[in-house]
Amino acid sequence: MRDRVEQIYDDVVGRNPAQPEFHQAVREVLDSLTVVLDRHPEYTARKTVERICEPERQLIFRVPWQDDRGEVHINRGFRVEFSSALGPYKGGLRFHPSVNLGVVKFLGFEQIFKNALTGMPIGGGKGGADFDPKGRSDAEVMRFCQSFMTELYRHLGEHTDVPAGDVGVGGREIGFLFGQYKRITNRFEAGVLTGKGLSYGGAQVRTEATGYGAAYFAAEMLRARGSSLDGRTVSVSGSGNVAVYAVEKVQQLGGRVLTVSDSGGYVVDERGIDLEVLKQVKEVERARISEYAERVPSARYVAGGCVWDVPCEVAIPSASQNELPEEAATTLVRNGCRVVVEGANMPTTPGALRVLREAGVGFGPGKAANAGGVATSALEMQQNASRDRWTFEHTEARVEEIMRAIHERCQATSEEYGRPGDLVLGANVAGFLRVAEAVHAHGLV
Ligand SMILES: NC(=O)C1=CN([C@@H]2O[C@H](COP(=O)(O)OP(=O)(O)OC[C@H]3O[C@@H](n4cnc5c(N)ncnc54)[C@H](O)[C@@H]3O)[C@@H](O)[C@H]2O)C=CC1
Ligand SMILES: O=C(O)CCC(=O)C(=O)O
Repeated sequence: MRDRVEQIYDDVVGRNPAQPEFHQAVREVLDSLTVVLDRHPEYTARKTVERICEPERQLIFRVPWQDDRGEVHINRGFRVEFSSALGPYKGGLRFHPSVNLGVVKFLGFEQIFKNALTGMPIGGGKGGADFDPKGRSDAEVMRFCQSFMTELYRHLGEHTDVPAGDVGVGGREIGFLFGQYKRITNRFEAGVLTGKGLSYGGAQVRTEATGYGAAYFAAEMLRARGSSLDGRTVSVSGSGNVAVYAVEKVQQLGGRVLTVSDSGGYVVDERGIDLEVLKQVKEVERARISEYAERVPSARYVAGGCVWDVPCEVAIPSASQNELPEEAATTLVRNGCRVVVEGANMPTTPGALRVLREAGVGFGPGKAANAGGVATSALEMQQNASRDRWTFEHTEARVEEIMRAIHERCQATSEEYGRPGDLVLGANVAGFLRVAEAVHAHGLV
């Protein structure tokens, strides 16, 4: 089946030129699927893999808006509705200047399998815009969100497509997007977006869920190795939504988090990151991470440095794709890192993954390890549908249980397919099998 897989990959590259991130995401999944196609010839006959690699719908649209000085800007918006095999398209929106169709497709493709792993009834999609919210006023961000939604709303619906946040899209942006959707449609359709504020249909723990989930996943991986987070040194990259709450939960579980970062550099604090200062700097003031080091005497800021140079036992990359390259993996291994857990989507390059595998470092792929966010979004949809509200404690217990189940499913699948402990294979195969079954059930659509 290797030849068949190579042929599918070549076709994907040929049909989607100049989309390197999408190719990378597809390559990783296809590499895991050879063993599945060997066992299930029907997937080859029915072109199941080829169908899953082709998005159901790809939307690109103009987003015009005016800044505070009256200057007109034109951005480009995207929504890739990748797969509705398991439920409405579900996945976040990213506002960042690097966003293009290939980036959105890589994220949407990953989302299909991630969402399948949660066991919840959600399909896969992703969207965003090449808009840079950095340095923009609240009023500018609001005008941008309103213009973005003025086009996107016609494609959304609680049973159709349900976006949420991602890089550059948090509670503030979701509020503006929801307000505009409500205004245009004249419907209070709470389930059309997740990550909403608690006052208008948001779920407890959604803000914390991705980071908490990654920490729970790390704890499960360590438990499978007869260890725990208690007393472990941990490096986290990024300082956004995922990073902040990964730090919080790791600390609650007894780990000492040494680092956080942003695109300008990293902070190392051997006494353990001060969460209160971190939240003040990043969530309240939206300032650079260098500010943290200005305020905490035990911290040092390294401008332009690589966060993975800091020795740690557990690494949780939580910033962006391909932020952990091969050289960084080599450094982590040399410094005794035992487990890498992806809080971000595809932060580890293929070369880095090879180095970690060869060194026997435990590796938790993003589509499993960061699924806590989207799983909680599904819990938000569930509460919206039944007009219910759950407590923080109840919701958090559900998230922990879901993360344990995902780890267990990935582990069991890796064993069933002859590569025990290979959670990349386990996640890809378990996610694929669930989607493939539904794809068949629906006939040729
Ligand atoms: N927010 C969510 O619920 C989920 C997010 N993710 C993924 O987690 C990652 C982070 O997302 P969020 O925390 O939501 O975004 P965010 O916008 O809250 O934060 C992103 C952070 O990464 C930093 N960053 C960006 N590029 C960097 C670089 N090259 N080096 C170091 N830091 C850099 C930014 O300064 C910022 O602090 C992304 O890969 C995203 O797709 C995955 C699952 C769910
Ligand atoms: O909560 C969601 O719907 C999406 C989260 C997301 O974008 C992701 O898992 O990468």
